[in-house]
Formats: sequence, structure tokens, C-alpha cells
Amino acid sequence: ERSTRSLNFGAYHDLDTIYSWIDTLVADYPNLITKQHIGVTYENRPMYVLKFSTGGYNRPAIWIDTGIHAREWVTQATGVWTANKIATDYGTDASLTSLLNTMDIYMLIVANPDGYVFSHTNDRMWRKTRSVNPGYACRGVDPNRNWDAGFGGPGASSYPCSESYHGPSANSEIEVKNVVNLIQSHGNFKAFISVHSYSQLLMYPYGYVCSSANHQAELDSVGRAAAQKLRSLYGTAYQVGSICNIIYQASGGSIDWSYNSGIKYSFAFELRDTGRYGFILPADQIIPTASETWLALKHIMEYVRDH
Ligand SMILES: O=C(CO)C[C@@H](Cc1ccccc1)C(=O)O
Ligand SMILES: [Zn+2]
Repeated sequence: ERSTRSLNFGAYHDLDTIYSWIDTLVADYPNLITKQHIGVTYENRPMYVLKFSTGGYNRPAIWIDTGIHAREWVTQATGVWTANKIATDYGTDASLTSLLNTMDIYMLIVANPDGYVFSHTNDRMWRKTRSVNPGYACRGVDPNRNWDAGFGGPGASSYPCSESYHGPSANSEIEVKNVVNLIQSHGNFKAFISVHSYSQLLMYPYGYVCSSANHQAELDSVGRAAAQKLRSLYGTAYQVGSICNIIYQASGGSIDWSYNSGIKYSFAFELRDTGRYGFILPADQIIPTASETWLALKHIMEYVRDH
């Protein structure tokens, strides 16, 4: 289905629709949003980042990605809703306006385009990238095990057919490498937020070890306050903690890499629900999920702005 200017935010959309909607959003807000082509995927699809900026040069920036795992459809839908929210609230929401007058926001709404298409056309439960594993029939690497942070350690699989296969080497997946290149060449990111579903968790590093990060106390405090803001809307309860302690040990994760790269405010969200629908969250929960998540994202961004 081709997108129109007035996208239905309460429905799931395919890649072409999201990409054409992104073009209408950029066209509608030429003084705020630019679309950056950050590279291509394994199957040669473009990867686009939305940059929200009101000027300056290389301002301190906040990174938000959704859809790194293809089947977590409520996250790409939340990314679309959030991009629209930032665009429409700039200039009226004082706090967001002050934030964008001093910082930039970068959003990667579809972080795993090949996987997302495959989850529409072939396998709704697809998680990984779609790269070929030489010598194996099964395809794909877990893009959230492929980052250069504890790479290949406990909490990832060396078996290519595993859902948590870490790949032949760190950054082997072009979808990961494209993001690493952007973050490293920019060099002034202050926050890195990666959005997954499901389980209703707000997590911070580390995943590759269960020992505390240096800024554990601060990250925990920010996380708890953000979860409280989220809960204030509809009562949705989130747990807060480090990845390893709250969900499981996981090596090669994106926010462990961003944290070790010096981006202190590194967080991972696990959106709704807690298992009743899981990855197949009904579309009527998209807007409520995105709306409550926005309160947490806004809290984190305001904290980063002020510290
Ligand atoms: O996608 C997940 C299931 O939706 C859970 C995430 C948990 C996680 C999130 C961030 C970093 C490392 C692990 C994963 O296993 O990669
Ligand atoms: Zn995930």
C-alpha cells in the first residue's frame, strides 16, 4: 500500500509505505528534518536516517533506532509515530523546542530493512538480517549480537542457524557497520537508544557481563524516572535494570558498544506487551504504546539536555 501524507499511525505498514511517508514528512518540515542515506543493506536496500536539527554544526546529538529486530513491528510503528510527534510538537512543546534549539535528534526507523521486508513477505517471526551464511541453508545474523562489545562472548551463538548468531566477526553485517560509521564520524552523540519489543523493560548496559557499568547508579535513576513517566499515562508497568540482570546475558549488543564508545546515556527499551500477544501486538495498541513511550523518551532526552 502506498503511503499518503496522512498515514494511519494506528496500523502496521510495509517498508515501501514507511519510506514514502518519510519523504512526505521531510517535504512537510524542510527547516527541521533531513533524510540521510547512511548506506545500503545486504540485499541492497537503502537505509535512511532522519536528522532533526534547527541549525548549528555537529551539535550534541541523540540517537534512536527502532526495528533492529524485524519481527518487533510495534517498534518501527512507534518510530514512525515518534518522528511525526517530534515534527508536530517542535515550536509548541517548550521543552522539546528548547531541546532542539541546542541538540540534534537522529532516528533510524527501520534499522533492519531486509528483515522487515522478509517478515512481511515470508516469515512474520523473522528476527535477523538476511545475509547468507556460507555452507549453511539458514540465513541471517542477529544484528543485536554483531556489535564490537564483548563480541562472540557468552550470550550469543556461533551457530549460523541460531536466532542469536553473532556472525563471523563484529560489524560483519552492513546494517550494523552503516550505523557504526555514522556514530564514529559524527563523534558528538550523547545518548543512544535502541527500541525492541516485547517485555516492558527499560535497560542500560551491560549485557555482555553482569557487572555494573561505571555510571550504573545514574543510569538506573534516569531509567526509573523515565519508566514512571511512561507508567503515568496508562499504568503500563516497566522493569528497570541492566540488560544482563533484568533479561539475560547478551554479548555484542548495540547499547553496550555505544556505552563503551563513550555515549553515557545508552538505553534499550522493550515495549509492550508482557507475552499475551508478544511480537504480534494488535495494531490498536500501536498509538497507546507510542504515546506512553514518548513520555519516557522525552524524559531521557530532557535529562541529557540538562546534564
Ligand atoms: O530482542 C529481544 C527480544 O525482543 C531482546 C533483546 C534483549 C537485548 C536488548 C539490548 C541489548 C542486548 C539484548 C535481544 O535479545 O537482543
Ligand atoms: Zn529485539
